[in-house]
Amino acid sequence: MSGQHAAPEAAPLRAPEPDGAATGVWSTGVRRGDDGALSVAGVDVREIARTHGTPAYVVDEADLRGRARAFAEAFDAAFAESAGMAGADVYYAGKAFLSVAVARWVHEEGLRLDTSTGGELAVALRAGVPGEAIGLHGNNKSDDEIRTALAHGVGRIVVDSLAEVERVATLAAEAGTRAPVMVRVTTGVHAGGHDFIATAHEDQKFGLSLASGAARKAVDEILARDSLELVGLHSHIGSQIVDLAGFEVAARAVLGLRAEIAAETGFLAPEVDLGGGYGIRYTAADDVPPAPAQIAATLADAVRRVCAELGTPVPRVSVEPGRSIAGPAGLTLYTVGTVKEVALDDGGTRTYVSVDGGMSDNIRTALYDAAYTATLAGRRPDAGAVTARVVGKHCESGDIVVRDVALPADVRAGDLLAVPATGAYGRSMASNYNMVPRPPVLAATQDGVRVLVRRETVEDLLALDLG
Ligand SMILES: Cc1ncc(COP(=O)(O)O)c(C=O)c1O
Ligand SMILES: N[C@@H](CCCC[NH3+])C(=O)O
Repeated sequence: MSGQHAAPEAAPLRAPEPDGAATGVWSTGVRRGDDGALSVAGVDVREIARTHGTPAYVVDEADLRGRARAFAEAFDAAFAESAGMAGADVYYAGKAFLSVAVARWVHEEGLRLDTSTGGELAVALRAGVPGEAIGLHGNNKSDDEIRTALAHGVGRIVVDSLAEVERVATLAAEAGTRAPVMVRVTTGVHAGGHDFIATAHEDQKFGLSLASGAARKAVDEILARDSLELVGLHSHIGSQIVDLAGFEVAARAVLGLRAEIAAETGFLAPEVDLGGGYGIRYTAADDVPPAPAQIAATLADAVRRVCAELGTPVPRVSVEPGRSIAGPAGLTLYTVGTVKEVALDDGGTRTYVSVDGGMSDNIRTALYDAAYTATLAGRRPDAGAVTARVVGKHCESGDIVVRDVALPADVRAGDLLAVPATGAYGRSMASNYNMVPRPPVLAATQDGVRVLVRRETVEDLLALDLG
């Protein structure tokens, strides 16, 4: 169409990768049939929409399990004692997306669970994940959250402030127990896809600064408390990171602190957690991220090298991937409501395609200017492509799901659209803005579709309102 804005994201539209490449934008179980309709794990998305309605998050269970397993296997191999290492644990970061079923899946695949609130902890426990396989994070844990964690014997509480060292020590003493704690160290490494999701530079709320001495002070205070057991040091540098160099820099910083503590106090922290943050592909324009085996090998190599330089034994290592396990496994299915052509100042036009969800089910575009792509999911197109903007139904002009994407010019009301790579930080960051009930989370498997989290209803929302 002449005058159409040729936006940079026009290229990302691509058919699902039929080879099911694990690094693809779509989950490995997505295919496009001869009639143009997508299926997930063999289930036609038109059938999913008919049965469960839209918008809906669809999780490809085999894909998510496969990614979890790949992390477990890669870290087991790279950190094996036979490789001169001291073992590794992979904690799935539940903030990416957590439900009882997902907690069970990842645990069955050999992962532990990283939680950051009492709510996430409750889901992990409901799933039957043993307390010792759960970690509790959070920069402002409540006394209740700490008490619950202690009561269930969580494997580690990651302390985030000096005040919290005191608080956990007191609550553990009251409970007559010894709390296993890690210190979250702010290494000064700045990494991540967006300033809001970088977490280890100095001027932000997380962790205890290495540079200022706060991290060291926390360690000394923990070592002085009978009710606390220091199980390790923790570093998380940010999210949506594809260049592994930042992890190596952070590992060096944390391992240096560990060696310094050992030299000065005689205490060698048994474990170092290098956090999560591995990036994924949201559009075909994104770099292909490193696979779990490459991540594990790079981290193992860095830990081995730095420890050799420092003359300290290697620690047990843990990591906390969230997005890289849940993100690519999920897609969001929407139905188009209206299509509108809007004149632009430069004489061109833009096609606004409104869907039945929006920023309440995917806040990432509005919050981080995140790039997504979308495709016509229920039929074959009958026209060439136009550059479209997929928007939601909320009262906000920033309510954009996909900023620029090539969609067929005949896109119309009733069409199904699928947005890939929404498995992480979609449902988990969803809201009820404009009193919109949150979509369900559906698991697609070869045996069909199972509802993991049911659709909210207006009645659910009204039930909260006591009038
Ligand atoms: C402490 C911690 N661990 C793990 C994660 C998971 O990060 P991601 O989903 O990017 O792997 C986060 C979020 O960035 C985090 O804050
Ligand atoms: N929620 C963010 C990432 C933050 C990760 C948690 N520290 C995202 O959607 O990208």
